[in-house]
Amino acid sequence: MDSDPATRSSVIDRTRSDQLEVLKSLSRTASTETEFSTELNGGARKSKVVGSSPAKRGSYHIRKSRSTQLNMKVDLDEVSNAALSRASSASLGFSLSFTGFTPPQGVADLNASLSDDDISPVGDLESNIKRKNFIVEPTLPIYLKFTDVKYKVFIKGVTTTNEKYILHGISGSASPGEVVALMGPSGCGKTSLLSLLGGRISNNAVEGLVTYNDETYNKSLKRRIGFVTQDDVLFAHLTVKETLTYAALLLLPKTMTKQQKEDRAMDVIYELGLERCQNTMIGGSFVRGVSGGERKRVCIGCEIIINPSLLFLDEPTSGLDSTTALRIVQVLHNIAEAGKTVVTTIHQPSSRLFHKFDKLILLGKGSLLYFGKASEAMPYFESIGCSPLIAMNPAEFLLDLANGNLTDISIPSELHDEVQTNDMATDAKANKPSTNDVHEYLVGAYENKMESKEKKTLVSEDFKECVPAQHQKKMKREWGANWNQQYVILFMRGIKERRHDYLSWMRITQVIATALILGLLWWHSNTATPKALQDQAGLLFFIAVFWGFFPVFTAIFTFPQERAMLNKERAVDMYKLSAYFMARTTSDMPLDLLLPIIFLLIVYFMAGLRQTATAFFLTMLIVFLCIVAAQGLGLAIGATLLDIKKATTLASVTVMTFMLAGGFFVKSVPSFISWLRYLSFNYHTYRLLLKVQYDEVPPYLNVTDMDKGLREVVSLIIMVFGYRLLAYISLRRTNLRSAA
Ligand SMILES: Nc1ncnc2c1ncn2[C@@H]1O[C@H](COP(=O)(O)OP(=O)(O)OP(=O)(O)O)[C@@H](O)[C@H]1O
Repeated sequence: MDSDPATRSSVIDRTRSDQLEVLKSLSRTASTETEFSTELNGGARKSKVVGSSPAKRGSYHIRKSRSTQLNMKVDLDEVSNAALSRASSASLGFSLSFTGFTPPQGVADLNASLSDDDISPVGDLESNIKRKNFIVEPTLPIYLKFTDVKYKVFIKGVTTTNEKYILHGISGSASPGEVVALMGPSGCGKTSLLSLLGGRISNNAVEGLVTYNDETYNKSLKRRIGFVTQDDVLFAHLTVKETLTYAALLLLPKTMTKQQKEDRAMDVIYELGLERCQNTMIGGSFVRGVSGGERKRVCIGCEIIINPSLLFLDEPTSGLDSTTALRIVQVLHNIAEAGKTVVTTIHQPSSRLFHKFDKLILLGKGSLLYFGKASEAMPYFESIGCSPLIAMNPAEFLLDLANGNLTDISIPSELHDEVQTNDMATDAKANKPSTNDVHEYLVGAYENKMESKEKKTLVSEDFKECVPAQHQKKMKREWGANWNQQYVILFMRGIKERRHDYLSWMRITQVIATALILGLLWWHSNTATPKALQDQAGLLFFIAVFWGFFPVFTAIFTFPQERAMLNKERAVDMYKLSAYFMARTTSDMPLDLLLPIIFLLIVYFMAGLRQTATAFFLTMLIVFLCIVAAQGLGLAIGATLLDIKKATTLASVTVMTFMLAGGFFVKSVPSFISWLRYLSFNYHTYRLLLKVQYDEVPPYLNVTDMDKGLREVVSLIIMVFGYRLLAYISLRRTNLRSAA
């Protein structure tokens, strides 16, 4: 295939145009640097065309990676700093103008800033540091091979469960240096196949073999595989820079210093052209943030920050304009050129985009319609009698075919004959094959013409040979930071992400308004008469209910809302679940404890509660304890159900039960249900608040067995830890289930 002159000339044409782009981007730099860079790119590209056998292809990629690394070393040793920033980055195809990530005006500005005449030594030094090509750092080259992959889902009915195959025996491969596009109509199984290849689905519903350098998926690969999901999973309130810095701090190896990790985050920002929005919030449904294209680039940045050997992307260009899409694909191209393997699903690429892909997997209804070089797809379909009758974007043509739509496409003679036979039999006049006929014809044609050949090639390819010896031993699973560091990083991230929620004027106003209303209603209450004291006890009960109710309904959202993020980050072993859990539960505390202070400062003095410092601070401590216990319950409900609707329903029933069992509304509770009050944090808090206000709680308040309050304190402390333990166990169970 590789020796085909047409292909060779098309690739060489592409090589030339790429060289031209490099030349353009280097137009302002010294001519010696231009020669150096063009030779590098051109040399590499030409050898790519010549390599024909898989082994040769493999050794080419290694050679290419090695030569890249070697050249980097030579650069470092021999080239001056100023030249390095331009020559090495541009020669390896990573200059911003090459990746095309800055708008035309920006490119011009950037090039101008890089011109020898204009740049100051400081600026040059800065750009030299920030624009380091971390992607060319050596990584394990990964050869991905998949043979006869099938995937079925179980569709549950009321009484029965049916199996449905989503993928019907897909075979193919992807090598380092290649960008493989996965195309097909919506619902044809692209995401399923990508998830399966990325090790995200591994259960008994999967059949066939997926290997990485001839070995099946193992946990050591987690850190070598980047997976950009279709939905952008990011924290809305973090800025671009914060998002990438936290990812770098958690993911990069312990051998790197904090400064080096932060520098890497900046390298990614510059690599993806995000410098202009680095301090902008990501944003989400309720907060305006970066644009869709920028958000997608941040997602890609979070994955490439670890310099993965194998990168999967699910529709990285969906919803973007063609120029932004082209920029993203150009980055993927650059990543592949550094010796990585890139597999991406793509919906409807423009023809410019289509020509950027090395290989193409075309799916239709879960079956393989084509696997091979993207440049050979059109000749292949022509050879089976399907070609466009008008000038058409190849991607559009292929998607029409995969959809079974033959408008403006020539009908192959076999299908034509079949239609006529059917028409005669049924006396119909449709004169057009049905989508099913087209699908079956294409699947059959691929099986007859290509599949056996491709399968033979896959079997004969021995990728191990092509992997450098030092990479062949299995990598140990390793964490980027130790437990304490993970805890501190996640704690800080939690505070940053939620500072807006907690310090939002809505919440503060809500608490202040409630406190003022309570203060006015109980204005200078006293304990002179039993009736007045009962009134005041009512306020204490309300405080116990309010600060039990409020935290539960804040905490139940914690884990359901972060579920997608947790799954994504745990899939790459970003941190230990225990570190996340501890950080997540404690990072809420400082902010959660600020509001009750404001509340009590208002209510306590307006209502004229016991005017001693001890009583005030003890009241505050009791409210804190109640809040932390109530949060635990919210976390446990959220972590167990992981569904906001279900969690809210269960929480409202539970909180209402606890409130009723709190001892204020019902005085004589039947004995068979009276145990319920011991589970209620409202009950314990109310009793403690009474104890603080009135050393001897009067009998008409119906509070019996009240000693020094130790029992209530111990009960609340048990709840603080018990509910959290329950939440952790639930989360671990769910996490293990989703990892299985
Ligand atoms: N767990 C599941 N249960 C039932 N059906 C499923 C399940 N997962 C996937 N499917 C079905 O399998 C088919 C393929 O889904 P998949 O998400 O892989 O398609 P896709 O090609 O990525 O689609 P799109 O381009 O629209 O994202 C769809 O019809 C989908 O409804």
